[in-house]
Amino acid sequence: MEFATNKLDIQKAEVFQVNKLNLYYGKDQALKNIDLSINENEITAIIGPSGCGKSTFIKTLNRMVELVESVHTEGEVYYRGKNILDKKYDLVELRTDVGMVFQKPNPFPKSIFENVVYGPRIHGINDKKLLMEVAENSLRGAALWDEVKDRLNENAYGLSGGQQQRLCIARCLAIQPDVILMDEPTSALDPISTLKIEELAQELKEKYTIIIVTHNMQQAARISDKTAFFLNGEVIEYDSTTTIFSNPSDKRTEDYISGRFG
Ligand SMILES: Nc1ncnc2c1ncn2[C@@H]1O[C@H](COP(=O)(O)OP(=O)(O)OP(=O)(O)O)[C@@H](O)[C@H]1O
Repeated sequence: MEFATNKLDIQKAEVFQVNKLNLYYGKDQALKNIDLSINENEITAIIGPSGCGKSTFIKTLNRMVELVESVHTEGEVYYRGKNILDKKYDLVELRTDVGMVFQKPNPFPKSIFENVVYGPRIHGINDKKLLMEVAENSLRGAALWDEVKDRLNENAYGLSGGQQQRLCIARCLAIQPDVILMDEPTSALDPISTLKIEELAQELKEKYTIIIVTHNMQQAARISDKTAFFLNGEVIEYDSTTTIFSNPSDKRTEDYISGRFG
């Protein structure tokens, strides 16, 4: 019995396991032989120069990458033990479990409240009291509640860029994800809003698993537990963030983090 519990704990710790992943846009290979595992309740940063495959990689983790018709993949991506690249995998379920926040805040042209409850409404929840509860919890989770609680019916476009990004995080939390993918979530934000999102990410990792693409080295160093350095579609080095930034084993990682290229 003890053994079974331990085994469960070990399995629980690994959210994604990527095996020999190759991805092509038509004939062009964008990801090459990626092997990577991502742990629960950690922030994993994906860094690397422009065009090295960072966005492509994280969009593979909820199969959003397949919105591009020419894409085809080889290999396996196990999410909690099941291969999500299996054509029979339920994509609605996957995208509920693995939410995403984009580079540019993209609220809908609706009220703050309707933005947050959009997902639950699509899932058939219409009870006003329940939706209000979801909205409050999600906005609190995204550290936005105090700023918007008196203007929930106002249009989301009236919020600042940083608030809009936290609203998008609240919208993502409202569907109760397990993993949150963040694709350069602060690159369009000012330093103070950036700091708020970074603090928020650190709070959120207590409950969720976060994978963040960033061009900002300090950001990766400040907030992530693990860092993967991508170059030309390959993972050059993947280790604890402390090791990557203080004692990388590959010269190319060192050159990149010290600003010698990229
Ligand atoms: N829709 C697409 N169709 C064809 N090729 C694409 C498409 N999207 C990306 N690519 C190619 O795949 C490679 C990886 O692109 P990707 O956007 O994943 O890189 P990235 O590291 O996220 O770049 P950036 O830091 O500039 O956002 C690039 O060579 C890019 O040109």
